[in-house]
Amino acid sequence: MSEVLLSAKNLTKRYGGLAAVNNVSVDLWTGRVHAVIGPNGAGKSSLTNVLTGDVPLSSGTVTLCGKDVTGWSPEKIARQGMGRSYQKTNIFLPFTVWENVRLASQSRTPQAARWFSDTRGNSAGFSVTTERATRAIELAGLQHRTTAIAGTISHGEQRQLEIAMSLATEPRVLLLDEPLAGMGVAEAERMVELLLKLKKDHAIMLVEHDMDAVFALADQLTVMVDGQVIASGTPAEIRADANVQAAYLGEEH
Ligand SMILES: Nc1ncnc2c1ncn2[C@@H]1O[C@H](COP(=O)(O)OP(=O)(O)OP(=O)(O)O)[C@@H](O)[C@H]1O
Repeated sequence: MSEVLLSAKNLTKRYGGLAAVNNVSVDLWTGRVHAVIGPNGAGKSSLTNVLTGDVPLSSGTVTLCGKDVTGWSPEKIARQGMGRSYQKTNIFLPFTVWENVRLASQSRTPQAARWFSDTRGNSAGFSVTTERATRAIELAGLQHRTTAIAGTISHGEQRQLEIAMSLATEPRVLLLDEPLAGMGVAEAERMVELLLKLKKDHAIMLVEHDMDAVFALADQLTVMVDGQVIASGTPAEIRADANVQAAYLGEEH
């Protein structure tokens, strides 16, 4: 059954006199993709950053999986069920795909379990960590690339790896920042398929410039311009919205 996993109310983020995010509210439901679109500088990354706790809010509240997480650290918010894919910045390029995902999975292992590791890394948490990593790699469709060095795999596979690393922490909410950026047609199609698979068990917020992908994936859209929401609704409602057409989409959708 679909439920609200993240509810953000009246979020504002100010940088000096500029409101990068200006009174924005967003709900994310399990089983749904909520796309956030808007021109460059609209505030999409700032919105993502305040939701993950990477950047402190000026005002507003965020409830995640039933808890008020406003003001929590990014690590605590992650443990409460938040996963985020960065644009490749998290990948250790000299490490294998497996090592990258295993490390991400380990970051979820409580500190106490790490204390009881022996020198080979065996511990109560070891098999759980390994199982989580294995599941994440399979879900992201990278099981045939586990031994490949991350720096040598294709751009599209690196984006899949980012998502696998995020899945290894077993998030319930996924914030995806331009997962299709720089992809060719075939890679983009594979990523859209992957995201459709992931949305069954996750609430997804998708920030993306590729409008074909956005309209293929989104159940709900929020359109931001200059920090503010100018429209929010279903894909059909957004396509028909005159303000959106004028501000962003042009004539093509
Ligand atoms: N750390 C910061 N300090 C000052 N201003 C910032 C900071 N981060 C973002 N901004 C400003 O906030 C506004 C929104 O930026 P943001 O990066 O959130 O937009 P965006 O919609 O993600 O853009 P893009 O699509 O280009 O990534 C911009 O005017 C930007 O210059």
